[in-house]
Amino acid sequence: MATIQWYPGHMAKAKKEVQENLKKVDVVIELRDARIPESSKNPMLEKIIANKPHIIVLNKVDLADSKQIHAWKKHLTNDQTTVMTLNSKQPKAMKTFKKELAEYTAPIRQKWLNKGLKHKAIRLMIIGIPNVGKSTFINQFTKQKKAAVGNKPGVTKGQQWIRIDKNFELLDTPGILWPKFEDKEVATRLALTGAIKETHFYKDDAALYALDFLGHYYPDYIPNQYAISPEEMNPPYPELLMTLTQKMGFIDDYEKASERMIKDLQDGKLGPITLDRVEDYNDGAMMDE
Ligand SMILES: Nc1nc2c(ncn2[C@@H]2O[C@H](COP(=O)(O)OP(=O)(O)OP(=O)(O)O)[C@@H](O)[C@H]2O)c(=O)[nH]1
Repeated sequence: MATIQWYPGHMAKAKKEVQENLKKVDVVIELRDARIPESSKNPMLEKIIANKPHIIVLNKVDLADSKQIHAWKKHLTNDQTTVMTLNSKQPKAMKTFKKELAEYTAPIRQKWLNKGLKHKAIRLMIIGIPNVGKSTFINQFTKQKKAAVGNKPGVTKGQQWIRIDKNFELLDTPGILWPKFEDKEVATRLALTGAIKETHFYKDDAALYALDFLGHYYPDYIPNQYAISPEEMNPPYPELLMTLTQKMGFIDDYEKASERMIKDLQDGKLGPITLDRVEDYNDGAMMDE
């Protein structure tokens, strides 16, 4: 669980570090949580990336709703941005990702060759909000390729380029940026996916939000997991939370029940979930299949 506290000074420093590193890379790989493709973005990253080739990786795809993932992929793709999906924990998925990356970067390499430049590795960096899976990604991506290229001039002290193969080098330190947590709904979705620590306030608030959300989009998840009848999966949700609290054996400790439910949701035990609904960001229409 991420414990980063974002203060204005800290945010300015993080932004500056990312901007410095961006100057040294050819392609930016931004990790987002596939369950919250909008809420897990940094509000100003697109601006600071400027015209760099940008790959959005919807990570933790194993925990998200596949129909929504498909639609989000289309929604986020544009001339400068390509979208890929990944389960960073799965070696096979990483292999496929590497193939897609090689295809995506082939035109960049070709452009260099056409200009008469000699072959060099494409430099990559990972960026993302806390807990989105940056370390897991880097570990899996660089598996058995731990040989660092060594400190090179211009790289922040302590950072190294890791040579993946003759075509790619990756900055070993990811860029960490903040999400748009001042928006209450975004903050709740971040808490429900484990991107920010749920405070005391968030626990029951987030649990009630989750019940309302699940009742609307995935009405069988709660009845299946906690053995209540489908008819009980209805508002008022504070009452439902009390029923669940008793079912879980917590008597009247609804905070404990909230915590359990949030953990089960975060771990994917309830089923695959997408909290950011593409139709809400897309003039109300679900995109074509
Ligand atoms: N199910 C699933 N879990 C993942 C995936 N990628 C990462 N995780 C889990 O997500 C949690 C956070 O992963 P990290 O790699 O530590 O995330 P990070 O972005 O480096 O986190 P910070 O250091 O807080 O910035 C861990 O429990 C990982 O096991 C994925 O694709 N699927």
